[in-house]
Amino acid sequence: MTHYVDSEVGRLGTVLLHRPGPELARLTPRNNDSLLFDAIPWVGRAQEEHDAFAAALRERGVEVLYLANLLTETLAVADARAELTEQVLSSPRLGDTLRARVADHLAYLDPAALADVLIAGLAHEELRISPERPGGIVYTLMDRHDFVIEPLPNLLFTRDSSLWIKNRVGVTSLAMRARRRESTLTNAIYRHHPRFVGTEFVYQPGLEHLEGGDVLLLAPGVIAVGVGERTTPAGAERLGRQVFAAGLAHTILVVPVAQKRATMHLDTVCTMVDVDAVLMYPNVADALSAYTVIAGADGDDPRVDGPAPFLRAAADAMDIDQLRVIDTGLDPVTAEREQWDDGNNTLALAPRLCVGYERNVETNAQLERAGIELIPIAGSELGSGRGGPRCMSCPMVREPLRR
Ligand SMILES: NC(=[NH2+])NCCC[C@H](N)C(=O)O
Repeated sequence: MTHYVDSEVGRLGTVLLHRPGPELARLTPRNNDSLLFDAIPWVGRAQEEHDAFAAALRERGVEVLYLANLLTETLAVADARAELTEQVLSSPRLGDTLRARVADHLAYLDPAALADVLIAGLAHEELRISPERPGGIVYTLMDRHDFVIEPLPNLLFTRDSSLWIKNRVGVTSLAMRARRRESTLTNAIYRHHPRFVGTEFVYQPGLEHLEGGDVLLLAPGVIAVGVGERTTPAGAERLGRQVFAAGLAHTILVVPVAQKRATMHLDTVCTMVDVDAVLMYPNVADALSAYTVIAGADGDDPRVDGPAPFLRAAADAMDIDQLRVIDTGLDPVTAEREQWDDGNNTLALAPRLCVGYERNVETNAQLERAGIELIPIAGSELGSGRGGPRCMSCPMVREPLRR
């Protein structure tokens, strides 16, 4: 099985999604901010929206893999099960007594049930504590709203916890506490699931912070990396070194993005819709700059040039005259509203064909005027975590772009 991705727009063959489930039902007005959601989603409707998204992809011949299925299959491998169990038990929050109770609880779960717990977490009242097997001081002092194992409601955004560059997978190192454990799951899947045997890695968790939403494969050999709230300059540098060493790219564009919720990742302000066109948030388009990092010869340090305007630096690195820009929305206020609702965050299925949220009416009209076909999907509930079709997908196979 060959997984291969060298662009944002080559015809999509296989994609990793996560159908949201009980982990979304953990969100309450008490914890939604720390769990990185702006509202409390209606779980059933979010699932319907997500199913429609997956159906739209399948209808166009895309193979859809679900993270929970891969995880369940991975947990059938003894080493993977031991490793993932060990990882949740190692949390210093637990202490020895509670750790022993949780270990007992997990030991009896079959792979599917264990996958559920690793994704949806374990609530205080779900752990059966009896007088013979007490939970100790930690369990006693826990608030009944606390989680024994924290849920992962942002797993929905599969873009961020792993990424593919050509034939290598990168398991990322997520910045926010609420998301760190996500990459333990993707790491186990790629290391132990039979489908991925022999796959080489271009990034590993535990390295400098890097999230997939910040990584844009502008063209074969040219990668843009946003640095801001989620990916650090050190993460961008590390990715650069690793892709250069593996011969996966010759140029990295490091693009500073404002450290704000609305622009947490580069893909919240810019996504590609054609081999030479981006959909971009006009309120930042002209201000966005890039540093060009070019691979050194024979292990020399990479060369850093810039800053230069992002669009110029990108076109130069891609060796094209210019990168065409399609604006999000028309006037600044509509643009701001539609950027917030992930109008920028389209997923390309092929050059000039992409999926976007239907609610971003002006942006979608702009795309159509520019000759880009948009497949609209509903996202009233899915969008409450601030992520669109690109965030909710991790492409594993795209047809290579010929240059
Ligand atoms: N690639 C993206 N833009 N992902 C969006 C992730 C949204 C998620 N709630 C977070 O804050 O992390």
